[in-house]
Amino acid sequence: MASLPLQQHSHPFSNYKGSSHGCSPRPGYAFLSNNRNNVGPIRVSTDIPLLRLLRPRPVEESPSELEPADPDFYRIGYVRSVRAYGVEFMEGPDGFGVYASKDVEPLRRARVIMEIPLELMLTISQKLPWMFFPDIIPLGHPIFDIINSTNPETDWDLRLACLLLFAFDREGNFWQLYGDFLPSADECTSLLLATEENLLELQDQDLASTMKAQKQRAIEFWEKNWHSAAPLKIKRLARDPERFIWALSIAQSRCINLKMRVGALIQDANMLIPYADMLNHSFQPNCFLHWRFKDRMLEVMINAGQRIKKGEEMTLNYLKGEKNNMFMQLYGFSSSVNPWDVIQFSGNAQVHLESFLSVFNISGLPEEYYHNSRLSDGGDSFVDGAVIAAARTLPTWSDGDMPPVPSHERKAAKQLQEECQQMLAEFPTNSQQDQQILDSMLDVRKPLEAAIKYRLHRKLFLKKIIKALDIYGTRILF
Ligand SMILES: C[S@@+](CC[C@H](N)C(=O)[O-])C[C@H]1O[C@@H](n2cnc3c(N)ncnc32)[C@H](O)[C@@H]1O
Repeated sequence: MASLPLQQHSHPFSNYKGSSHGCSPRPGYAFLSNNRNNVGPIRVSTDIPLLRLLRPRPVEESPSELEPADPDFYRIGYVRSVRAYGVEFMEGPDGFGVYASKDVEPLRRARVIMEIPLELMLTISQKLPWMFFPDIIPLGHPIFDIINSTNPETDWDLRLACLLLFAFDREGNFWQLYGDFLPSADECTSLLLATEENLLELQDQDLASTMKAQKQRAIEFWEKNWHSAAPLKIKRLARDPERFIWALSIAQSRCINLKMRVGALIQDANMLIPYADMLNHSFQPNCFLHWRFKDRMLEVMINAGQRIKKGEEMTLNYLKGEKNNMFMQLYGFSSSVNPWDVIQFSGNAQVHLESFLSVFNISGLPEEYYHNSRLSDGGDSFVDGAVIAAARTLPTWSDGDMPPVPSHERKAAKQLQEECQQMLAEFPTNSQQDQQILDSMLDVRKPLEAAIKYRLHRKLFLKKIIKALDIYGTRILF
């Protein structure tokens, strides 16, 4: 394992569950063939002859400064392969996704559906000593200088993009082949690939400015390091800024953060993990990730007690507690039922928290609010993530000694509704128009589609709050 004196810090999605578990994987299969332009599931072969780990080139430094290579590491690198059990990789409404190829009965324990060995991942640790896997970069390659010039606190994505581009350039490297499965610049939803006009369609000045600044940062980084005097070894990795921006989009939208134990070290790491990065996001995921320390494998596991029908999608929760604008920044998608979305109210009106929660049968502490469907006779399909978000974002009051007065509550609800209406009126388009635009667009650029969906989701959230306040006003009577 190579290590460099470099620090790094970052944040994106973390699904790490550190608990130990028992699992007995059945003989499975690995897969790889096809590319994303082919229709239907990715076909599966019984082993992966693609992986070839390359040893670092001999370097000039005195041998005492170098860590000896771990021979076992290289050996397992040749023989280990990805395994996937009972899943298919298919094109769906959100690009490629992972789907159950058979019914999954609920079990008391979490169970493994994929195993991915460390040596297939691109990994950068966040702290000293800086580690990366696989150690494909010959020490002394100028890409090291570029990575070393970045800010370890903030530049995890730039560094991972550099590693990715390097891996693509390395003959026989696994990522050269896996690259066929990654979305191309046309297929990628990342707002880094949006034009300035696309960003205006967000109808959110702040997010548009953030993305403009992010794109500028990427261009400046490319210009600084891919200048005319740069060595050919560097130049050929990203001949134009578009190539670098695409690699950055891939790094941002597919990076997984894990706490990884390697030997005695516990490292927070930013990783590109093939196949696991095909799982789409859900706020009610049926899977999670687990790092298996003993043989350095990432496991994708189904939640304990989870029932999944054949053909249903397997999902992860990418980000907990984040608003739609953060999902847009990193992944280029949003949701109208994000339970963590927020509306900034500016008036003085407040509704009674406990009454609001009980009207919608929401239980738990604010961090873990959930709809208690057992309390709703016949189920209440109205309550979704947006109503949970409303419970968090509406201005509320709470006083153990004072019961709510229904007429005051209805008045407050009305004022809050008016504020929502006012916010809706300030948008240049309404939700019906947004929907019509989406319905009429053929072959639209992905970031443009994502931008219009984002503004639509904001409006649908506001409308849901208005509806929830209507219901609150009626039910508070009882
Ligand atoms: C980690 S990748 C997942 C695999 C990806 N769908 C693909 O085609 O390769 C993350 C990307 O998938 C898409 N995605 C994931 N979850 C989504 C969701 N719930 N809604 C819309 N798009 C989603 C977004 O384009 C996002 O940037």
